[in-house]
Amino acid sequence: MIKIENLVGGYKNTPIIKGMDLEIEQGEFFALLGPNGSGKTTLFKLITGQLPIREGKIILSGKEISSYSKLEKAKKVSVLTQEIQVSFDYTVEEIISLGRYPHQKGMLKQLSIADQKMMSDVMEKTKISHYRYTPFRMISGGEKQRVLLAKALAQEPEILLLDEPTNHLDINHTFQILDLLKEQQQETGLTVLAILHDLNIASLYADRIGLLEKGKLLEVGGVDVLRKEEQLKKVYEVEVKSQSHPVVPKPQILMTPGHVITDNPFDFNKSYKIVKNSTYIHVQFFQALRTISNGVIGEGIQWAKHFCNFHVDKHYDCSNPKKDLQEKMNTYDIPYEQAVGMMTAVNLEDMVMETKEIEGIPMMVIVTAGIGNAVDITNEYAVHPSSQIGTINTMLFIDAHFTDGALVNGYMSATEAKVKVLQDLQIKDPESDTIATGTSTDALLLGLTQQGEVTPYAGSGTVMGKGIGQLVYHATMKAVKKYLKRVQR
Ligand SMILES: Nc1ncnc2c1ncn2[C@@H]1O[C@H](COP(=O)(O)OP(=O)(O)OP(=O)(O)O)[C@@H](O)[C@H]1O
Repeated sequence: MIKIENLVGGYKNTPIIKGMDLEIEQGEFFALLGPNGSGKTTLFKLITGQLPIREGKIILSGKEISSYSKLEKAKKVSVLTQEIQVSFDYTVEEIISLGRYPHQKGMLKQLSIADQKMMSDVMEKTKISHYRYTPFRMISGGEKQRVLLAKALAQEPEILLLDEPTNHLDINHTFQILDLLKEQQQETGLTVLAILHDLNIASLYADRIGLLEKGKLLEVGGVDVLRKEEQLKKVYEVEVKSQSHPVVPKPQILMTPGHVITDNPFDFNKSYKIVKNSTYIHVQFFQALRTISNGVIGEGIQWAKHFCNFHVDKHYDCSNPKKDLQEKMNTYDIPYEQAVGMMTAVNLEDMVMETKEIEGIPMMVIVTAGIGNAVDITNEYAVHPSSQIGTINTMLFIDAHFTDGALVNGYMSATEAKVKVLQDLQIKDPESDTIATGTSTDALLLGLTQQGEVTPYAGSGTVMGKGIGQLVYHATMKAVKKYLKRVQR
């Protein structure tokens, strides 16, 4: 649909675009990314003919762009730029009617019924119908943007060139407009070439992206190109992390501001306080910890300051544990949005807390254990709903800086240590009469201060992994023994 061959062009004596080749297919959503001044707008101006092509070619639907008449081009391409050229006191509807101009026939160029229907449709789609008789100058920046997009769509183009189409729009309208463009692209085969500054929006909506740097395309490809952190850091000169969106398989970019990169060390042993009673255990850190957990609240990899283990009745109806736990935290003024929360029917008096230092790195673990619902995960017996006091809840805090990989490693190390306790104590799954590997509802949390050197591994082949194993093993052994003693009474 759009073919750019060895394109050179720009302003008077300076070529800004310095030899570009690019092909965009019909029906594609292509996002043009790049830092300020990299040449994005210049490329648009070369495509629209506002700037002369010095060398090379731009071909639209097999024909060189220079061979199109103005009217032919207006039927093919419509443009939404940042420069609002509407200075007259037109109403919204009058502005949109300008978009129909290339399609009007005859000398008088009057709006037909079909033109009017098309205008109503685009106003409806862009949610601006209620401004139709309002003067353009009297609407907000975001509303103006939607009106100009409606005008561009009213033109029924095959190609839509958009320069920052979501500038001025709030998140609701940003997503509405982009969803609308996606819909047009998928339903009518509209080709979209959009300049975007928001890399995350580009990742969510574009089929392919082009990364422009100093007038040259550094990279063209699928949105996974945005996972190349080093390249983004170099081009934008910002500390970035590329993560995966939790719902769609697309990268999302997170920026780290300069002021947090400086070290501000704190003493681990003085960085928390613990409240423990028969209702809950609450460990509060004064700094947020990087966490990995399967807690009812705060699951996955997060940052949290509050770590809780709430006591519930052994016949607790667990139909909405998240809500119940939030309510419990509210009762005790614990902010659940900064918390990892677990539940247990184990008597909290039997909590075991242990500390250890591994090569100068302090660790602290808190375990509550019951094994009434012990399960051997490898047997084929059905899992019965838990009816006994039987959960091993582990909270492990380490004064170290783990990568996400090390967090997973550490999680494995702590789990292996728990399994070994059950093995050594010959705790059995009552269904299969085989050695249990855990209970049916175990919870585990690792919290890291992220101080000091980055630790990439924390598995059983590392000193850190062994330290986790030994500490968790020791504390879990003690906690299970306390439980056994209590039930034997
Ligand atoms: N009218 C002009 N005359 C001469 N040079 C210009 C003109 N407009 C822009 N330039 C130069 O061309 C280069 C590319 O500008 P362009 O507007 O294409 O960048 P951009 O990638 O769109 O940037 P931004 O993200 O800031 O909009 C810049 O170095 C700029 O100074």
